[in-house]
Amino acid sequence: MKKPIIIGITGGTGSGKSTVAKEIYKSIPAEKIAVIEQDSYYKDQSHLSFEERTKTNYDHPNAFDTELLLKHLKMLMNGEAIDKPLYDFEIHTRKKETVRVEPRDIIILEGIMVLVEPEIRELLDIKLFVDTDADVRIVRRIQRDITERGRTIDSVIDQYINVVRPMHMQFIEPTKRYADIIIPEGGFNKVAIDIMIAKVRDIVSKREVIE
Ligand SMILES: Nc1ncnc2c1ncn2[C@@H]1O[C@H](COP(=O)(O)OP(=O)(O)O)[C@@H](O)[C@H]1O
Ligand SMILES: O=c1ccn([C@@H]2O[C@H](COP(=O)(O)O)[C@@H](O)[C@H]2O)c(=O)[nH]1
Repeated sequence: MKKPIIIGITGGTGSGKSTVAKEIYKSIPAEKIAVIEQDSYYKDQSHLSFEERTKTNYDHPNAFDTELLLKHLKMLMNGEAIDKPLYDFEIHTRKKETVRVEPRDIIILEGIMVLVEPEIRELLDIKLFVDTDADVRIVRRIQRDITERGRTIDSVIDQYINVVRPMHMQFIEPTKRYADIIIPEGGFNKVAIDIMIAKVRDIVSKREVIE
């Protein structure tokens, strides 16, 4: 098998990263593409109490098990399947189950810090930064964290002001400079997504001709 093409999609919380990843995924036959969420590689915190886990800074590079993520990316590049961890945002730790991901021609790696670590960045063939204004992102985050992640409005606002925003400025925003393409307004930017889909289809069809 040829080395897969790895597409990194980053941007702040609520920018539309997973929506962009989903749109690209849906447009390519499932046996050709896989999505890896960096969120799945948040460190396991089952040794800590729930109270202690709520105090973790989840917007710092150290919150991620980058070693395992790198290992898994390299396995996929070598044509080996991985058992991707699953993360439970409601209880801030890894689930017991994992999910098997087979090697594919196209791997999408999506997450807030995929351009932060040089070792991950170097593995990416195409780097996208989804650039959405902070006011829009916080509104989306409030809606999502309350409906899907078991949070209260006060906890979302407190975490955003004290942790998410400053960490975004320090770690995420500066990685825009590494992006090949900056996509304004996230998941429903049809023109940008169509351009990406055309590019990915082109890569897949050229591989089919060569193989
Ligand atoms: N361009 C957009 N316009 C309106 N809503 C959007 C857009 N892109 C994404 N969304 C919505 O915003 C929320 C957050 O998007 P998501 O892709 O999960 O962000 P991220 O993965 O960056 O945190 C979702 O409910 C999604 O449907
Ligand atoms: O246990 C956790 C783990 C992460 N978070 C927050 O999640 C976002 C990243 O996810 P997006 O889907 O990109 O929004 C990050 O900003 C963390 O603050 C959490 O709250 N709890």
